[in-house]
Amino acid sequence: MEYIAFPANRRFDFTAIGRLCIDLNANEINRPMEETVTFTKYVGGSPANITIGMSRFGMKTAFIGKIANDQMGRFIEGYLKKNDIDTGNVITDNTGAVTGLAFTEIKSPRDCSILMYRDNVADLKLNAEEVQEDLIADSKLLLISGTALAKSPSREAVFQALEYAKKHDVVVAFDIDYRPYTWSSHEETAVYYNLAAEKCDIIVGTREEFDMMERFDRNPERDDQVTASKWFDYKAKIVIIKHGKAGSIAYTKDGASHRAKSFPAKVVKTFGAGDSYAAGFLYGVMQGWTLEKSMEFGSASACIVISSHSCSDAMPTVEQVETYINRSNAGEISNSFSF
Ligand SMILES: Nc1ncnc2c1ncn2[C@@H]1O[C@H](COP(=O)(O)OP(=O)(O)O)[C@@H](O)[C@H]1O
Ligand SMILES: O=C(O)C[C@@H](O)[C@H](O)C(=O)COP(=O)(O)O
Repeated sequence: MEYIAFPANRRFDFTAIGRLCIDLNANEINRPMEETVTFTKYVGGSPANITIGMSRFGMKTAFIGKIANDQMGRFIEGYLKKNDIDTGNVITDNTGAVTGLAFTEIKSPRDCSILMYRDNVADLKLNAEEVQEDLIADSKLLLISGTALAKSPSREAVFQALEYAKKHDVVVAFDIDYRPYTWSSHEETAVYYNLAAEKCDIIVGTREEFDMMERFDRNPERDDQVTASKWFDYKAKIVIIKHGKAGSIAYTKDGASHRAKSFPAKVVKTFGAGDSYAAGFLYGVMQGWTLEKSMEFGSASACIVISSHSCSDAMPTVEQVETYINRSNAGEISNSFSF
């Protein structure tokens, strides 16, 4: 059964709006950040990672965002171009804003955290007038990412993009991508997340992220079905709730639920799982695959990234994901770490 009908004859399969940042991933892993001496620099930012993933899968992709007018900004733009991502709507800031940095701490495969430097970041300076309607009108799928809602003018830019998507029948996916340190208060966070989610066809988040959105609602049991049902009264057709290593569940408007188990993985670090899962899942849905097959593809894609040092650079190709699934089904991959 096809849950989502994508518009035909568009130049871009996938366009994302949101942050373009830098990940600085610890080279000396399995120790606290205080003892880390060197880091490797990668392009980062959840929507950037997902777009890179979609591009590696052969999708025609574009990005809407703002970068700092410095070496870091130029590095990001160059990397997007190298990965065949259209940068026509990547604007260079002229106010002296900086690039957001995410330092990753890998204390153990089970204990990872991110230290973000996000004061005066360029990504949150994107304004509504800078969002190109023509680009959205020429896209099949628009991805929005929750962190871009944290501050004005980026918040308004996302709502403007949602308006254009509605006007031009573009399917909208929402990765909740909740990063608490970017927000001022829980109340503000929940309000804007809910306002955006009402306008989206596909909503993807972890159980904890949906908990944050439900702070005004009544779901004391933290029941996934209750969480998902709310959104079917709005625009949603698919709601995915992720449970880390325990897998994920997709709920659909017809009342059905579809479960995906996770694959075994030799885990280096846990971050990047959600971004590669999202890319794999959305790719599958765009191919017209069943939700189970799309989720399986996303889960295997996540395993490849969490078994690697980076998030963006490690995004796999279709062939790599298929090989991973086949090897796993043949019992050739074991779980190095049990979470
Ligand atoms: N330790 C793990 N081993 C295998 N797969 C995992 C592991 N952690 C996450 N995944 C896969 O990645 C998906 C997304 O991970 P999750 O941790 O829920 O999201 P996020 O990274 O956004 O917090 C899961 O549904 C699962 O398929
Ligand atoms: O999103 C960021 O700004 C940081 C990412 O690039 C980072 O590597 C990461 O945290 C990925 O997170 P996840 O996929 O949500 O686990």
